[in-house]
Parts: sequence; structure tokens; C-alpha cells
Amino acid sequence: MSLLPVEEALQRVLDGITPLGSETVDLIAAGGRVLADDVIARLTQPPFNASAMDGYAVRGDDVKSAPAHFTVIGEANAGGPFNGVVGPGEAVRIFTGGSLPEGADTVVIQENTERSGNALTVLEAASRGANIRSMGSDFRADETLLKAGRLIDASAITLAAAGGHAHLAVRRKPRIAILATGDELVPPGNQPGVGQIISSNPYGLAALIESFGGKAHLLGIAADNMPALANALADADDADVLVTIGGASVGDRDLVKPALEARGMALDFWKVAIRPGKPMLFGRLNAQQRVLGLPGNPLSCLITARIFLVPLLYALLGRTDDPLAEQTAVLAGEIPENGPRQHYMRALLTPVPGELPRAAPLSSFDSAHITALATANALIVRPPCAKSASIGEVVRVLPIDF
Ligand SMILES: Nc1nc2c(c(=O)[nH]1)N[C@H]1C(S)=C(S)[C@@H](COP(=O)(O)OP(=O)(O)OC[C@H]3O[C@@H](n4cnc5c(N)ncnc54)[C@H](O)[C@@H]3O)O[C@H]1N2
Ligand code: MOO
Repeated sequence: MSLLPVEEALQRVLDGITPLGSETVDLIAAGGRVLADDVIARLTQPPFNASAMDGYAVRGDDVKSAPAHFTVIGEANAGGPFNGVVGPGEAVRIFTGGSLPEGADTVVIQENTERSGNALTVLEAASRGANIRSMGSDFRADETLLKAGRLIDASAITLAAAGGHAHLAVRRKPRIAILATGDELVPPGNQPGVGQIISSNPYGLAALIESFGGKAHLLGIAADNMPALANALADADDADVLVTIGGASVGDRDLVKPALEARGMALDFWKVAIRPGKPMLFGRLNAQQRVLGLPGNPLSCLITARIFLVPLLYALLGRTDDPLAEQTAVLAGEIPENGPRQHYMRALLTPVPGELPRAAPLSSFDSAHITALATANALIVRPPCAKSASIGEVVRVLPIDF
């Protein structure tokens, strides 16, 4: 059976996807979520011509040359405007953020003045309009401040709040159910018996899912038999995506595919030209739910999740940016020729000022070895059947932050 190329497999996973519905949350809860609607300014910022400095509001004509003499007629601070009019030879004490009084069009900074009682001397000439933030210079009411599909970060929250919004429409978090399968598995915190190992994958996967905006729901561990699998799969009905771990290969106890098919999954593909991760499968249950069957080896599991599940999460969230894009780097170690599967090799990426970063491949290729993944910060992407590559060659890399 020929293996499906990674790019085609990914296209099939994302085919026909539409973003999930939205919900309204307050600004505190909006951080890290994805904006579902454009944010339109309800207010103008600054709402009035405001002073950018502590100093004196005057008429520009009066400070064309220095020294110039004034009478201080009042004070304007942030939140406390001066209600009179500034005439020729008059100045109003003003503080940063204060509203510029009528008649004034210039602010001279305090450091360039001398004051004695109400008598003020401006020691340096200033140009008209100096030190003023004009009304609406940041944004005006009805302007689009933020576009739907962006990640809501600290600056987006600040802007939305300043624009008059206390709540934002965000995409519902994709619900991802995770089922570990295998007679040999015990949950973390237990002492494994003979032949047993710790079920580590669901926890790493959950962290990955949550860090990319999803909601992980652990379904526990199902034993390698059809009734146990059927029972566990029944708990995944409300998930947007069901992820199974393990049991995806060709062994006698690799029952995940038949168990999913018995539940009504329409298989889209099984086995991809990817290393690690070849035995992964993809299908749909009840038309709505996407199913990713990931391999049990920890590396295979996390890397296939990064390649297939993370873009799926992004599509469900309607994210429009592409922080996941591949980059290029200069190879800092030899790599052998590649086999027929696209190989994602763990590597250490080091920035080099003004040049492409350096990618040093890590030595372990074993898809069950977790330590190398914890050290790596990138994957070198080796296309199927690529020739051996030497130090200095430019290669494709995928930065990873997990
Ligand atoms: N004859 C063949 N054998 C295998 C092939 C093949 O093509 N022909 N493919 C190999 C590849 S590639 C991979 S990857 C593995 C994947 O196998 P499965 O998805 O069926 O995974 P399991 O056999 O269930 O487990 C593999 C390995 O991972 C451990 N595991 C499973 N679940 C977890 C978990 N939740 N946490 C931590 N570790 C887990 C499991 O104990 C096994 O050691 O198949 C090859 N075989
Ligand atoms: O591709 Mo498997 O994922 O080699 O270990």
C-alpha cells in the first residue's frame, strides 16, 4: 500500500472545515483566545486634544521667539479641564493627559520655563502644535481596530478596552477528546508492573492542545479489546475532534481502526509518508467529528499532533495568521540520505545575527525516545528520498515550542 504524502494528508484533514461558533467573554477571559468578530471603535482616542507633557498651554504665536512672558490663568490636569479661553500672553498650567484649553494650540514643557507666582517666562521658542496629541490621532469611532481571526494578546486587549469594549466575541475552544489505548498502560504516578509503562502521551498532547487554544478532555486508557474500545469511544460524542493514541499499526492488538469503523467512522486515510508517525489514520464520525488516530510512540504522537492536529485547531478557531510556517536554516551537522517518508528530525536551532539560523540535528532518531524532543526547538524537514546533506546546506525547518 503506497503511503500518502504529508501535504496531501494535511489537506484532507483540513478539507471542508469551517470555524466553530463564538461566545462572548469579558476582557480578562479574552486573553489567548481568537477573535470571532472585527472590533470596531466605539470611542475616539484621544477623545480631546491632549497634552503629551507637563508644562504650559499657550498660543503658538506667543512662543515663536524667546524669552516670552505670560500670566498663568489656571490649570488643566488629566480629568480636570480648564474651562476658560487662553488669550494672547496667557498660559494655563497643564499636565500630561490634560485637555488642551480653548485658545491654546501649543504646550511648552516645564523644563523650558521659569515661574514666579502667576508670572511665567518661556525660555525657548516652540513651534505651533508642539507636545499635543490631537483628538483621534490614535483612532476614531467606527474605525476597525482589530480583525477577526487574530489571537487576542495584551496589546489587542488594551486596544479593545480603549475603544470602548468590555467584552469580546471569541471562537469557542475546540473540544479535543483524547483516548489512550493499550493493555500495558498505567496513568502517571503509578509504579508500573512487569511489562507496563506510563501513559505519558495524553498529558503532553493535552498541554499542546491547550497551548494552541483547544480544550483537552482526557478519556483515560482503554484496553486492547473491542468492548473496552467501544465503551471508551462512546464518551467522545461531544468532541469536535477525537484523538486516539496507539493501536494504529498492524499488530494483532492494534484494534483502534476496526473499533472506530465499528462505531461508524468513515476512514479517509491510513498510513502517511511521514517519519515518525507512519501508521496514523484520519476519518470522520457522524460527518461532524474528525478523528485522528495517532501512533503510540511518544515522538510519533507529538510530532504528528504538531503537523496535523495543530493546523486543525487553527482552522477550527478561524485563525488567520500563520505562526506555524516553515523556515529555512543552514545545516550545522551532516545528515544521511532519507528514505521514502518525509522525515521530521529533531534539531537545535540557533539564531545567527544577519544570517539564516543554524540547525544542528540531534543524534537520536528513535521515535520512542522522548529526551531528544525535550531538548529540540525545531524539526528539520527532510523530503522523501532527499539526498544526504552536508554542513552549510540550506534546509527546511519547523520551529517547535513544546
Ligand atoms: N510490522 C510493523 N510494525 C510496526 C509498524 C509497521 O509498519 N509494521 N510501524 C511501526 C511504527 S512506525 C510505529 S510509530 C508504531 C506505532 O504503533 P501503534 O500506533 O500501534 O502504537 P502501539 O503499538 O500501541 O504503541 C507503540 C509504543 O508506544 C507506546 N505507547 C502507546 N501508548 C502510549 C501512551 N499513551 N503513552 C506512552 N507510550 C505509549 C507503547 O507502549 C509502545 O511501546 O508501530 C511500529 N510497528
Ligand atoms: O514512524 Mo513510527 O512513528 O517510526 O515510530
